[in-house]
Amino acid sequence: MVTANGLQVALGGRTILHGLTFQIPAGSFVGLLGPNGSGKTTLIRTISGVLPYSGQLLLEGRPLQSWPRRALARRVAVVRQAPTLAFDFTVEDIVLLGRAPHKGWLEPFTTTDRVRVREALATVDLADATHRLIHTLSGGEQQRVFLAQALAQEADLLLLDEPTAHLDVHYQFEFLDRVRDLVAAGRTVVAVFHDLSLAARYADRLLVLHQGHLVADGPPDEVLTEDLIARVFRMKARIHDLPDGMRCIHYLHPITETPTLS
Ligand SMILES: Nc1ncnc2c1ncn2[C@@H]1O[C@H](COP(=O)(O)OP(=O)(O)OP(=O)(O)O)[C@@H](O)[C@H]1O
Repeated sequence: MVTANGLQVALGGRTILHGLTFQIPAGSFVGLLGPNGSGKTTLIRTISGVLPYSGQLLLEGRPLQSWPRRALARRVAVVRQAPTLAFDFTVEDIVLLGRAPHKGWLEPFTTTDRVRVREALATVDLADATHRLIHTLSGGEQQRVFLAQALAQEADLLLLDEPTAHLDVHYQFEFLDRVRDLVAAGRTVVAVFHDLSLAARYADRLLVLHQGHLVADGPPDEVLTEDLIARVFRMKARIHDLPDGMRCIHYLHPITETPTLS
């Protein structure tokens, strides 16, 4: 679905992403990992089509720059970190915005749009909040409203930037179970994680960025090693394989010396 070949992004005169080469197959759930400032959000924004880049970046085999804006908005939905809102929108208004790429200029929303909105809100367990003002919801509830907006958009590719950042542990798992259901139904998901265990549990593949370079790409069991956690995340950790087949990362302490990356 997405192919990058030597993808390079510069911001403010500085190269942020250095020649990334990877593929995101349709129907996969890819976890994007890396320390603070490693380039995860920049990569999400680049794939969403809002940042200029050099090198090759293809969506469904076609260069991203050649996609018309509206067509791209029907294919790609983004859930950003804690979006800020300037106006008093209701929850329904926010989710309806996800339907905009499917409408013509000034075309009114229809019953079908409102049904999609209701379904999306039910999926994130917020059907009761439909008519509330968005700023009266908690941070975690707002996060779920923005996932509902992406669901209502019915895009094939969902880009989630730290989707579980504001969620309590119950909703982290429930949210990611729902995302996994979407993948099972054929959507493609790229999600930024800071919780390595959650990433390993939910993603089929992990991409790891470090200082704008792609330093690992593969299945969680191969990528998440004690060595990688030490070199990239500067944490001494032990990985335990549990009897039920799950893996548990036990963090011991931060590593203070400068990491050496091969
Ligand atoms: N508009 C910009 N101009 C200049 N530098 C930028 C700009 N946006 C981001 N950067 C820099 O690019 C680097 C990567 O930022 P990015 O937000 O992609 O990292 P991240 O991996 O998502 O970090 P975090 O985990 O902290 O959210 C950082 O050093 C950041 O300061």
